[in-house]
Amino acid sequence: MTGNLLKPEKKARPRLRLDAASRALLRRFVVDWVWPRRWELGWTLFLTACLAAVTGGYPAVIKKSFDMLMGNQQGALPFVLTAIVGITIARATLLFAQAIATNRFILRLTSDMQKLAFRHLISADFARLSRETPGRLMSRLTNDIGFVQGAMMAALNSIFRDTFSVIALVIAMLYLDWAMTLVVLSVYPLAALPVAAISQRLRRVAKQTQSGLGDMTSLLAEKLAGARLIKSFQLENYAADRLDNSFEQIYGLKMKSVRTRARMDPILEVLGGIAIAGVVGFAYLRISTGISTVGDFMGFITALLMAAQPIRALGNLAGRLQEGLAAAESFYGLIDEMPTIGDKPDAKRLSVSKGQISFRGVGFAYDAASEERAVHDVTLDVPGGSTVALVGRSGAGKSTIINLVPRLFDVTEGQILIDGQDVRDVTLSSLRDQIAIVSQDITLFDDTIEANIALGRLGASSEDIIEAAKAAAAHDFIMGLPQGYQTMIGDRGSRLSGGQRQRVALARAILKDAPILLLDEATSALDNESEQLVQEALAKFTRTRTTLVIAHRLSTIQNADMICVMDGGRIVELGKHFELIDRNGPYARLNRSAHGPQTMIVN
Ligand SMILES: Nc1ncnc2c1ncn2[C@@H]1O[C@H](COP(=O)(O)OP(=O)(O)OP(=O)(O)O)[C@@H](O)[C@H]1O
Repeated sequence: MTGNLLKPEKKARPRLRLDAASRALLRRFVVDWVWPRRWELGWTLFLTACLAAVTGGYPAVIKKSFDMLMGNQQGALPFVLTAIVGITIARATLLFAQAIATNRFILRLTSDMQKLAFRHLISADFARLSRETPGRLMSRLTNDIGFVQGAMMAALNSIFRDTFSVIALVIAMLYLDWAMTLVVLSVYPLAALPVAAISQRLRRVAKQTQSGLGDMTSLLAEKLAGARLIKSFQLENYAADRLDNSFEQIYGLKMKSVRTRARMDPILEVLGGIAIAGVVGFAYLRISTGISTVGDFMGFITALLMAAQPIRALGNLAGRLQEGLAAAESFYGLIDEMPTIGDKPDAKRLSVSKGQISFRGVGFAYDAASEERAVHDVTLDVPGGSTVALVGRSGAGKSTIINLVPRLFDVTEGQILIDGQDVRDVTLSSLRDQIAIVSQDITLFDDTIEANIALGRLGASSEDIIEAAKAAAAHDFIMGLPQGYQTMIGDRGSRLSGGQRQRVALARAILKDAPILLLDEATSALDNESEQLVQEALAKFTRTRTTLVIAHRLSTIQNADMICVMDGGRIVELGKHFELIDRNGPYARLNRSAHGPQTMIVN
């Protein structure tokens, strides 16, 4: 898609008509989003038409007023004043109602787009979500949809309000003086070509700006989230410089768009001036020869001046539309991406009896196109109810193995079976229902401790939450906090210590009460005393569950029913602690390199 986006548009003669792809995009947008809200749109258009009709009546009232006043008609003044005030009040009321109706229509529509885009995005593959930074994705849901909003606002105001107003005013002008109207109408079509050229350029700038805004949001989110690093390494200037560059780039792009768009106004202004000069000269001739009255002329000029603003807005519309189309393209790019990890048409629910996990010749590459495998030919049976510890140096492939079980990624080769069922043949929801995972990077939300634990099983009772916290040796520290379970823990749990965060995450996994438990260094941040408490609690909990645990503490590893030693993505040794020590192989070497009595450093 980007290839197409970036391809310089060929230097064809600028046309006001949209190209085929843009027309298809526009049609799709109308069918998906505008058509379902057609009644709201109808109401908005009705108000718009009323507004245009009243606007068109304005010059007629002015003409009538002047004619009556110039003709010294009896009682003219009260009529004139009442008519002017009346039409002004009607216009003001309609302006208000039309603005509310238009905005409600557009804001509802775009917030529905945001809801759909977010639902789609959050259901996308983990690999897809990790491919783009959260900031960039945020930008697509906020900035890009903001452009669609702007374009729709311009389109509704211009296509309908301004077009209706212009039509009504032209009718009024034709009624007042058709010959003079033809003089005016002959001037404006001259604007078509420059307006088309400018709007095409704006589409290109809009794409660059939207991409630049994504980069900027991404950088901003990353740098603000990295506040701890930035403070401790004194990287304030580095971060500010990176953002300065990005702000400058956005400034440059926005100015480019402003400059391009600003070219439209002088063109339309000059044409307006020519039209008015033509009208004044023409009117002089007609009034002096008695064909027209001063009233006709004043009414005509009022209509012309009133038409200037909507005509200008129509001129600018092409550019706004192009910006909106660029954003709509990005929106559809997002929601058209289909997840590759999903349910097969005949997928059944996973039925867990013993909870045995079997890896059969499993290979996995993060980059499907590359030969490089993070995991090679892994064959391993984790009997139901047992605990298997994965150990090995950093980068050995342990986390990858764990992530393959709940299908965060799909295996590239081989298969993973749970009680004999290939994880790819069962429904994703039933698979993930049966698995509780505590990963290396603990995710906590800025909410209460209770709410964070409850994410394990939405709707769990307070008693169950407390039970789970006790099982994760978290209850005591939680009760020591000022508001206990109701304590707000800050962004990503920033008000808790590393060990406390791990225990909250463990409590969440325990609350899920799933038959399969995957622990990726779940207790690495605990002090020895807490670790022992957690181990005791976990020992009870894991007795009836199949547990795959990545650990680097000797105590955790020793408790496992089996130890699986990995190196370079392969299993290099398998056995119990003392067997492996006796074998004097890779495990024994890892163990010898351990520092201190408690910790076996394998990372
Ligand atoms: N998202 C990713 N994209 C590309 N390569 C990755 C990704 N995650 C991990 N890898 C690579 O896969 C290999 C195995 O990584 P993995 O995280 O499974 O190792 P690990 O044994 O869990 O290491 P650690 O103990 O340090 O967490 C490494 O070479 C790593 O660089």
